[in-house]
Amino acid sequence: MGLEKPDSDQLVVPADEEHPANLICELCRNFYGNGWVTGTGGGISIRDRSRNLIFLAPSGVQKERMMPLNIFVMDFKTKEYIRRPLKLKPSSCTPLFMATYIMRDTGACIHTHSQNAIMCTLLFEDVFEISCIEQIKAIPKVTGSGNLLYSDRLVIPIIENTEKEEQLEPSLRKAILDYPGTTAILVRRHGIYVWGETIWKAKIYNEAIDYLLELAVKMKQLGIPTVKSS
Ligand SMILES: CSC[C@@H](O)[C@@H](O)C(=O)COP(=O)(O)O
Ligand SMILES: [Zn+2]
Repeated sequence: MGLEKPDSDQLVVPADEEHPANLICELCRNFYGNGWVTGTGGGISIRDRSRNLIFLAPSGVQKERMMPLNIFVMDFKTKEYIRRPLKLKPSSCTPLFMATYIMRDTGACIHTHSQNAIMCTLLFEDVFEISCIEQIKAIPKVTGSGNLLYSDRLVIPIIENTEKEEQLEPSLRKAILDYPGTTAILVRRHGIYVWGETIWKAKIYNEAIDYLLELAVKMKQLGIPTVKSS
Protein backbone atom coordinates (compact mmCIF):
# COMPACT_ATOMS: atom_id res chain seq x y z
CA MET A 1 0.00 0.00 0.00
CA GLY A 2 1.10 3.62 -0.46
CA LEU A 3 3.13 3.08 -3.61
CA GLU A 4 2.17 2.96 -7.24
CA LYS A 5 2.51 -0.58 -8.57
CA PRO A 6 2.87 -1.16 -12.32
CA ASP A 7 0.21 -3.92 -12.08
CA SER A 8 -2.24 -1.36 -10.83
CA ASP A 9 -2.01 0.40 -14.22
CA GLN A 10 -4.44 -2.18 -15.55
CA LEU A 11 -7.02 -0.79 -13.11
CA VAL A 12 -7.08 2.53 -14.95
CA VAL A 13 -5.99 2.01 -18.57
CA PRO A 14 -8.42 -0.47 -20.11
CA ALA A 15 -9.53 -0.18 -23.74
CA ASP A 16 -13.15 0.29 -22.62
CA GLU A 17 -14.05 3.94 -23.27
CA GLU A 18 -16.71 3.76 -20.56
CA HIS A 19 -14.25 2.65 -17.89
CA PRO A 20 -14.52 4.98 -14.82
CA ALA A 21 -10.91 6.22 -15.21
CA ASN A 22 -11.60 7.22 -18.82
CA LEU A 23 -14.97 8.77 -17.97
CA ILE A 24 -13.57 10.91 -15.13
CA CYS A 25 -11.00 12.41 -17.53
CA GLU A 26 -13.45 12.83 -20.42
CA LEU A 27 -16.19 14.40 -18.30
CA CYS A 28 -13.80 16.76 -16.53
CA ARG A 29 -12.66 18.03 -19.96
CA ASN A 30 -16.29 18.46 -20.91
CA PHE A 31 -17.12 20.23 -17.59
CA TYR A 32 -14.11 22.55 -18.00
CA GLY A 33 -15.80 23.95 -21.11
CA ASN A 34 -18.77 24.97 -18.93
CA GLY A 35 -16.50 26.69 -16.39
CA TRP A 36 -17.40 24.07 -13.78
CA VAL A 37 -13.90 22.72 -13.01
CA THR A 38 -11.51 25.54 -13.91
CA GLY A 39 -8.37 26.49 -11.98
CA THR A 40 -8.11 22.95 -10.45
CA GLY A 41 -11.49 23.33 -8.66
CA GLY A 42 -14.17 20.65 -8.67
CA GLY A 43 -13.92 17.00 -9.63
CA ILE A 44 -15.67 13.69 -10.19
CA SER A 45 -15.64 10.30 -8.49
CA ILE A 46 -17.16 7.11 -9.91
CA ARG A 47 -17.93 3.79 -8.23
CA ASP A 48 -17.59 0.47 -10.03
CA ARG A 49 -20.33 -1.55 -8.35
CA SER A 50 -19.37 -4.88 -9.93
CA ARG A 51 -15.82 -4.75 -8.54
CA ASN A 52 -16.66 -2.62 -5.48
CA LEU A 53 -14.03 -0.01 -6.40
CA ILE A 54 -14.03 3.79 -6.10
CA PHE A 55 -12.20 5.88 -8.73
CA LEU A 56 -10.97 9.31 -7.62
CA ALA A 57 -9.19 12.21 -9.30
CA PRO A 58 -5.95 13.60 -7.85
CA SER A 59 -5.88 16.82 -5.82
CA GLY A 60 -4.78 20.23 -7.07
CA VAL A 61 -4.29 19.30 -10.71
CA GLN A 62 -5.77 20.85 -13.84
CA LYS A 63 -8.86 18.66 -13.97
CA GLU A 64 -9.27 19.02 -17.76
CA ARG A 65 -5.73 17.65 -18.37
CA MET A 66 -5.91 14.49 -16.24
CA MET A 67 -5.01 11.14 -17.80
CA PRO A 68 -6.35 7.74 -16.66
CA LEU A 69 -2.91 6.92 -15.16
CA ASN A 70 -3.41 9.83 -12.72
CA ILE A 71 -6.54 8.26 -11.22
CA PHE A 72 -6.63 6.80 -7.68
CA VAL A 73 -8.49 3.56 -6.97
CA MET A 74 -9.91 2.65 -3.55
CA ASP A 75 -11.29 -0.70 -2.42
CA PHE A 76 -14.75 0.34 -1.19
CA LYS A 77 -14.95 -2.52 1.32
CA THR A 78 -11.63 -1.90 3.10
CA LYS A 79 -11.43 1.85 2.24
CA GLU A 80 -7.77 1.29 1.32
CA TYR A 81 -6.17 2.64 -1.83
CA ILE A 82 -5.18 -0.11 -4.24
CA ARG A 83 -3.72 2.42 -6.66
CA ARG A 84 -1.92 5.61 -5.57
CA PRO A 85 -0.18 7.43 -8.45
CA LEU A 86 3.24 8.64 -7.35
CA LYS A 87 3.70 12.32 -6.44
CA LEU A 88 -0.07 12.85 -6.34
CA LYS A 89 -2.58 13.11 -3.50
CA PRO A 90 -6.20 11.96 -3.75
CA SER A 91 -8.80 14.71 -4.16
CA SER A 92 -9.57 16.64 -0.99
CA CYS A 93 -13.23 16.03 -1.90
CA THR A 94 -12.77 12.29 -1.17
CA PRO A 95 -14.50 12.29 2.29
CA LEU A 96 -17.49 14.06 0.73
CA PHE A 97 -17.70 11.69 -2.22
CA MET A 98 -17.41 8.79 0.25
CA ALA A 99 -20.25 10.17 2.37
CA THR A 100 -22.58 10.03 -0.66
CA TYR A 101 -21.50 6.46 -1.49
CA ILE A 102 -21.99 5.30 2.10
CA MET A 103 -25.13 7.25 3.02
CA ARG A 104 -26.98 7.15 -0.31
CA ASP A 105 -25.49 4.12 -2.06
CA THR A 106 -24.67 6.34 -5.05
CA GLY A 107 -22.73 5.33 -8.17
CA ALA A 108 -21.02 8.67 -8.81
CA CYS A 109 -20.59 12.14 -7.36
CA ILE A 110 -19.78 15.38 -9.18
CA HIS A 111 -18.40 18.53 -7.54
CA THR A 112 -18.32 21.80 -9.50
CA HIS A 113 -17.43 25.40 -8.81
CA SER A 114 -20.25 26.58 -11.07
CA GLN A 115 -20.79 30.34 -10.76
CA ASN A 116 -24.55 29.71 -11.06
CA ALA A 117 -24.33 27.57 -7.92
CA ILE A 118 -22.33 30.22 -6.08
CA MET A 119 -24.70 33.03 -7.11
CA CYS A 120 -27.66 31.01 -5.82
CA THR A 121 -25.95 30.52 -2.45
CA LEU A 122 -25.73 34.32 -2.26
CA LEU A 123 -29.37 34.84 -3.28
CA PHE A 124 -31.00 32.14 -1.12
CA GLU A 125 -30.71 31.59 2.67
CA ASP A 126 -30.91 27.97 3.89
CA VAL A 127 -32.22 26.25 0.78
CA PHE A 128 -32.48 26.86 -2.95
CA GLU A 129 -36.08 26.48 -4.17
CA ILE A 130 -37.72 26.52 -7.58
CA SER A 131 -41.01 25.21 -9.01
CA CYS A 132 -43.04 25.16 -12.22
CA ILE A 133 -40.14 24.95 -14.67
CA GLU A 134 -40.15 22.10 -17.21
CA GLN A 135 -36.48 21.13 -16.53
CA ILE A 136 -37.43 20.15 -12.94
CA LYS A 137 -38.75 16.91 -14.49
CA ALA A 138 -35.11 15.75 -14.99
CA ILE A 139 -34.54 15.60 -11.20
CA PRO A 140 -35.34 12.42 -9.21
CA LYS A 141 -37.78 12.30 -6.30
CA VAL A 142 -35.21 10.14 -4.44
CA THR A 143 -37.63 9.18 -1.65
CA GLY A 144 -40.18 7.92 -4.18
CA SER A 145 -39.90 6.39 -7.61
CA GLY A 146 -39.52 8.48 -10.75
CA ASN A 147 -38.77 12.14 -11.19
CA LEU A 148 -40.25 15.37 -9.86
CA LEU A 149 -43.28 16.78 -11.65
CA TYR A 150 -43.29 20.15 -13.41
CA SER A 151 -45.20 21.72 -10.53
CA ASP A 152 -43.16 20.05 -7.75
CA ARG A 153 -40.79 22.18 -5.71
CA LEU A 154 -37.10 21.37 -6.11
CA VAL A 155 -35.35 22.05 -2.79
CA ILE A 156 -31.54 21.92 -2.45
CA PRO A 157 -29.97 22.59 0.98
CA ILE A 158 -27.14 25.11 1.33
CA ILE A 159 -24.30 24.42 3.77
CA GLU A 160 -21.66 26.93 4.87
CA ASN A 161 -18.17 26.77 3.37
CA THR A 162 -15.12 25.84 5.44
CA GLU A 163 -11.43 26.67 5.04
CA LYS A 164 -10.62 23.10 4.00
CA GLU A 165 -12.73 20.91 1.70
CA GLU A 166 -12.67 17.90 4.04
CA GLN A 167 -14.09 20.04 6.89
CA LEU A 168 -17.35 20.18 4.92
CA GLU A 169 -18.01 16.51 5.64
CA PRO A 170 -20.04 16.85 8.91
CA SER A 171 -22.41 19.47 7.49
CA LEU A 172 -22.76 17.58 4.20
CA ARG A 173 -23.64 14.44 6.16
CA LYS A 174 -26.17 16.37 8.26
CA ALA A 175 -27.78 17.89 5.16
CA ILE A 176 -28.05 14.42 3.56
CA LEU A 177 -29.91 13.23 6.68
CA ASP A 178 -32.06 16.36 6.99
CA TYR A 179 -33.05 16.37 3.31
CA PRO A 180 -33.63 12.71 2.36
CA GLY A 181 -35.13 13.77 -0.98
CA THR A 182 -32.12 15.73 -2.22
CA THR A 183 -29.65 14.62 -4.88
CA ALA A 184 -27.43 17.68 -4.43
CA ILE A 185 -25.99 20.04 -1.83
CA LEU A 186 -24.92 23.63 -2.43
CA VAL A 187 -21.89 25.00 -0.59
CA ARG A 188 -22.06 28.74 0.10
CA ARG A 189 -19.54 30.81 -1.92
CA HIS A 190 -17.97 27.55 -3.14
CA GLY A 191 -20.06 25.34 -5.47
CA ILE A 192 -22.21 22.23 -5.51
CA TYR A 193 -22.07 18.45 -4.99
CA VAL A 194 -24.46 16.36 -7.14
CA TRP A 195 -24.76 12.58 -7.04
CA GLY A 196 -26.70 9.80 -8.75
CA GLU A 197 -27.18 6.09 -9.04
CA THR A 198 -24.82 6.04 -12.04
CA ILE A 199 -22.39 8.56 -13.53
CA TRP A 200 -24.84 9.20 -16.37
CA LYS A 201 -27.66 9.98 -13.96
CA ALA A 202 -25.37 12.23 -11.91
CA LYS A 203 -24.35 14.03 -15.13
CA ILE A 204 -27.98 14.62 -16.12
CA TYR A 205 -28.88 15.89 -12.63
CA ASN A 206 -25.87 18.19 -12.56
CA GLU A 207 -26.73 19.65 -15.97
CA ALA A 208 -30.43 20.08 -15.13
CA ILE A 209 -29.68 21.62 -11.73
CA ASP A 210 -27.13 24.02 -13.18
CA TYR A 211 -29.69 25.09 -15.80
CA LEU A 212 -32.23 25.76 -13.00
CA LEU A 213 -29.64 27.62 -10.89
CA GLU A 214 -28.78 29.86 -13.85
CA LEU A 215 -32.45 30.48 -14.54
CA ALA A 216 -33.10 31.28 -10.87
CA VAL A 217 -30.36 33.94 -10.88
CA LYS A 218 -32.00 35.60 -13.91
CA MET A 219 -35.47 35.37 -12.31
CA LYS A 220 -34.16 36.96 -9.10
CA GLN A 221 -32.54 39.76 -11.11
CA LEU A 222 -35.94 40.52 -12.68
CA GLY A 223 -37.82 40.19 -9.38
CA ILE A 224 -39.65 37.03 -10.50
CA PRO A 225 -40.28 34.57 -7.62
CA THR A 226 -38.62 31.18 -8.26
CA VAL A 227 -41.50 29.37 -6.52
CA LYS A 228 -44.84 29.92 -8.24
CA SER A 229 -47.83 30.34 -5.95
CA SER A 230 -50.83 28.38 -7.18
C1 LIG B 1 -9.22 26.01 -6.40
S1 LIG B 1 -8.80 24.96 -5.09
C2 LIG B 1 -10.28 24.08 -4.82
C3 LIG B 1 -10.19 23.00 -3.79
O1 LIG B 1 -9.91 23.52 -2.55
C4 LIG B 1 -11.50 22.27 -3.71
O2 LIG B 1 -12.57 23.15 -3.43
C5 LIG B 1 -11.86 21.52 -4.95
O3 LIG B 1 -12.95 21.63 -5.47
C6 LIG B 1 -10.92 20.58 -5.58
O4 LIG B 1 -10.10 19.94 -4.67
P1 LIG B 1 -9.03 18.87 -5.15
O5 LIG B 1 -8.32 18.45 -3.93
O6 LIG B 1 -8.15 19.54 -6.18
O7 LIG B 1 -9.82 17.76 -5.82
ZN1 LIG C 1 -14.46 22.66 -4.34
